[in-house]
Amino acid sequence: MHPRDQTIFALSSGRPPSAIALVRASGPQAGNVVTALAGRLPPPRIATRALLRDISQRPIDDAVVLWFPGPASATGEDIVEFHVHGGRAVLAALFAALSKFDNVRPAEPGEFTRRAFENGKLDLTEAEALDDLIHADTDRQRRQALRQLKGLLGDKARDWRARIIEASALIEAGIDFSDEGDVPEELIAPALAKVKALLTEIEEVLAEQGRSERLRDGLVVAIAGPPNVGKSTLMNQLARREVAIVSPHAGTTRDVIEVQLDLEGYPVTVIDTAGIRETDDPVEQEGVRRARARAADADLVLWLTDASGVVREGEGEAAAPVWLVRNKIDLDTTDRPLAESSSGRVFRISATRGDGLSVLIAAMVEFAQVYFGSDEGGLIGRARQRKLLQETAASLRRCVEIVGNGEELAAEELRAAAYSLGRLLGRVDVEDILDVIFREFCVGK
Ligand SMILES: Nc1nc2c(ncn2[C@@H]2O[C@H](COP(=O)(O)OP(=O)(O)OP(=O)(O)O)[C@@H](O)[C@H]2O)c(=O)[nH]1
Ligand SMILES: [K+]
Ligand SMILES: [Mg+2]
Repeated sequence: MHPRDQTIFALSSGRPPSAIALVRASGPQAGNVVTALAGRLPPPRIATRALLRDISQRPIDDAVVLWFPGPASATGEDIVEFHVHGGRAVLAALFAALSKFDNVRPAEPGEFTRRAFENGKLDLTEAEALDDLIHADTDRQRRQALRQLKGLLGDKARDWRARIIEASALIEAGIDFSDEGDVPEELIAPALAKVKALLTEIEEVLAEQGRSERLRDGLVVAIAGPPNVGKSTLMNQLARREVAIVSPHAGTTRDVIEVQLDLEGYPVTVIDTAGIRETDDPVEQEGVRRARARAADADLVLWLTDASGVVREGEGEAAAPVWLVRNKIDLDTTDRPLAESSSGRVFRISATRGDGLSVLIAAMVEFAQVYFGSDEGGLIGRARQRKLLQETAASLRRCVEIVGNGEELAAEELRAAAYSLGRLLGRVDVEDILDVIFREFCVGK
């Protein structure tokens, strides 16, 4: 039996114990399962109270049951939902009862969504959006995922793909008509016009609002600098809790410490690192190595020094912008000028007293605004989608160049463009790519 013909079940709500837990089963056996456990098949789509019993008629729990016959269900298959009390023993008993049925087994991560996808309930961009919505931590991530879930990109891609196929039909017809590869102009001209219009639309989506897919991963800000300048103190201030150990001993932080912040809806990961210096201590050396590596990967580096410290510009060795942050201004008796760096920005703060922190945080929010691009807009949710759209545009561009002197090649480019869009939608993708995408999902989704 193909794994797809088996009935799958999983806990679809959060970690037990909880007040209520939702267990779903999807597949051809769902109806038999609910009939056996609840004693009857509930009316479709109506919440029905039932005492669930196992095969030996021992009660499992007093539950609410929902029956969604396919194909008008989330997966397109028969689905039953059990709303039970969210205790570990209740769930264990229910799972044990479910496993007793033939061809009923626990679901793999993402398997419900994969079935929905395979039954045409959503395209791949929507499946990805669903996963993003589940994992959204901030409000902006949620709104972006919801926009994607509406299928806006998928709708566009389907429309583009249909138009590419129309254009290639014109060119192919021309190839069939012509004797010496001399395709009549009245076929080429409309095909070319179609392709050019398409190309413009795709380029517009690619150019839109910078990089909306960045919202998924968030902005990485590394706090780096020499030992003991107050990096961990600043980290704790930004996190508003004691995530990192602070001490007067240089070389306190060894590992890279991360916190996730919601900065006005923008997802930001702040990283505290070991103070960068030459050292003989092998553990500290490793900390320094990690600190440099993380700072090099960051999208923004806050290079901390204490107020008296010498500025060593370019220490960040990052491609990302480096902001110089002078800490411990409470100890600074001299009146230093604000702008001490020829490049980048300079901040003066006291991480312990809190001076200057609001200015620094406001600047980070501003940076995030630019980094993520303006709010409502971007259709592209993932790097995968951007890459395939870029490939589509590249094929169309080559087609425009070739058409008129090499119709066979032009038609080939159109086929490639349609293929890239097909992959975007998950229509022509190979199984292993689907495996990778759906494996990232949670169990029960
Ligand atoms: N006066 C004053 N002391 C500070 C300030 N910020 C941090 N300190 C002190 O500086 C010392 C070092 O602070 P940490 O936050 O551990 O510094 P660090 O850069 O993380 O140090 P390492 O992890 O060892 O590299 C501690 O004693 C802090 O209390 C500040 O703004 N003013
Ligand atoms: K320290
Ligand atoms: Mg530290």
